Amino acid sequence: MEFSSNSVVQLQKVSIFQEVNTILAEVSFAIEKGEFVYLVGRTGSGKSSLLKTLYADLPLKVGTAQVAGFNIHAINWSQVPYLRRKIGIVFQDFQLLFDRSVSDNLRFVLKATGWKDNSKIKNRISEVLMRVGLDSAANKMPHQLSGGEQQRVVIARALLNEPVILFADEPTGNLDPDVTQGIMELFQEINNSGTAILMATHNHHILKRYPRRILKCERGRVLDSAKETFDLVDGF
Ligand SMILES: Nc1ncnc2c1ncn2[C@@H]1O[C@H](COP(=O)(O)OP(=O)(O)OP(=O)(O)O)[C@@H](O)[C@H]1O
Repeated sequence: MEFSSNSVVQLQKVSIFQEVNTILAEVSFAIEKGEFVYLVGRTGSGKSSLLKTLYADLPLKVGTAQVAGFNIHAINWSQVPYLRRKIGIVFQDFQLLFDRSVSDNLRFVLKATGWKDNSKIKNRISEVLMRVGLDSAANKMPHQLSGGEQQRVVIARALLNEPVILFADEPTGNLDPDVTQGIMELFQEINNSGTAILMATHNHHILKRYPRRILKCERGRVLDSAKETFDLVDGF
C-alpha cells in the first residue's frame, strides 16, 4: 500500500489488542493533512481501542503506524510526551481539573509541555479560548460552566500546541442536540483551518448533517468509505 507524504496518520497491517484479545486486524488506512474522518461501529467494536493505539495509550504490537511523524510501532515511553504535543485528544467525559480555573487548566498543560515564558503562556491561553468562543471564561471554575462550555475548554486545551490532528472519542456523547451542533460547527472551523480530525461517534445525525469519509469497525476489521460501500445504519 502506497502512502503519501501528506499523511498525518498511516497504518499498515495493524492489529489492535486489548490484553491478549485481538480486537481489530489487518487495519491499513491513511489520513491526509487537513482531512476530517469519522470512526463508527457498534459498541465494543474497537473504536476507542484504535484511537488509544494511535495516541500510544495501548501498545502497537503488530503492524506499522506513523502518527504526526512518529513511528508508533517503535515508540518508547520517553517519546510519548513529544507525540502528544503534536496531536490533540478530546474525550467524551471532559477530564478537566476541577480544582482550578479554566486558564489554570490550560496553563498546566502548557507548562507540562515545556512552555516557560509567562507572557507567551498568557497570550496562547487567550488565543485558544477566543478560538472556541470562551474568551470571557478564563477565570471561571469548570463547575461554573455548562457541559458544552466545558467541552469547548477541552477542545481549547487540545489546540494549545497547534496539533496536526485531533483525536476525538465521542466528543458530543454527553451533550444535547443544540450543544452538539455548536461543538460540530467548532470542529468544522478547526478542520477548515487545516487540522485533521478523526472523530469516533455513535451519532447518526452528525454523519448526515456533516458528511465526510467514514471508517467503520465491523467484525474485527476496519472498512473505509473511500474504498467500499457499506451499510451505515447497522452499527449505531
Ligand atoms: N481496558 C480493557 N481491558 C480489556 N478489554 C477491554 C478494555 N477496554 C475495552 N476492552 C474490550 O475491547 C473491545 C473493544 O472495546 P472499545 O472500547 O475499543 O470499543 P468501542 O467501539 O470504543 O465501544 P463504545 O462505542 O462502547 O465506546 C470490547 O470487547 C471491550 O470489552
